[in-house]
Amino acid sequence: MTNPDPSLRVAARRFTAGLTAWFASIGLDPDSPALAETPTRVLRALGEFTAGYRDDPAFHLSRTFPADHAGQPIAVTGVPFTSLCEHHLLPFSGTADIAYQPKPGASVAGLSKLPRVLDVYARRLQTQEQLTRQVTAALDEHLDTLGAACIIRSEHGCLAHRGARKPGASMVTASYTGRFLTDPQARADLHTLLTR
Ligand SMILES: Nc1nc2c(ncn2[C@@H]2O[C@H](COP(=O)(O)OP(=O)(O)OP(=O)(O)O)[C@@H](O)[C@H]2O)c(=O)[nH]1
Ligand SMILES: [Zn+2]
Repeated sequence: MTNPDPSLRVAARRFTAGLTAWFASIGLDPDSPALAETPTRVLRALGEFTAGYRDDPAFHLSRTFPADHAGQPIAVTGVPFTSLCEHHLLPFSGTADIAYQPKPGASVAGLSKLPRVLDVYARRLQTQEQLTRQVTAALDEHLDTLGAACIIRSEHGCLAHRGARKPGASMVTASYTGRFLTDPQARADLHTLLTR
């Protein structure tokens, strides 16, 4: 497939040259049927993992509607995601609990929009801390909230399969804003809701 963007075409050519040189350096034949298309496939896969740079949470959260609520927390839990660590370009994947508390009477976002916002940021090169914080920042920026929360548990490929090699170990991160940050009781009530 021809890439229309000249700078992407140059990057793709250089990427292919680099990967080809590396294959050769470890004694592999870059032109073998097994590997000839591999640089293109890798680039395509990286394109999928970084599709979030071409997306914007504002787009997903601009569509809100009135709902009969009293300003209590709204959460979606166990949302699966996969991201790519910015240090090793290896995947980390797990689940996120995402919540926000709308101001009483404020319009709310559709249920699917919280996972969509997660994916806008997960499909970028990430650290888990940054991903967690970006989700709550987006909810606060684009919705009328009293606070937001995001708790992520994931397994990192770079920790599981190389380096320290600790498969099964999880990283857990949390970001709280607004009353979930300042009011311990609100945070405790939220945790009760999330674990129901
Ligand atoms: N805090 C944090 N660390 C991460 C994340 N993803 C990967 N890392 C860590 O980033 C660190 C990079 O450390 P370096 O010493 O620069 O790289 P390295 O030599 O490959 O490190 P090892 O993984 O210990 O072999 C490692 O400790 C990884 O476990 C993340 O989302 N958050
Ligand atoms: Zn890593």
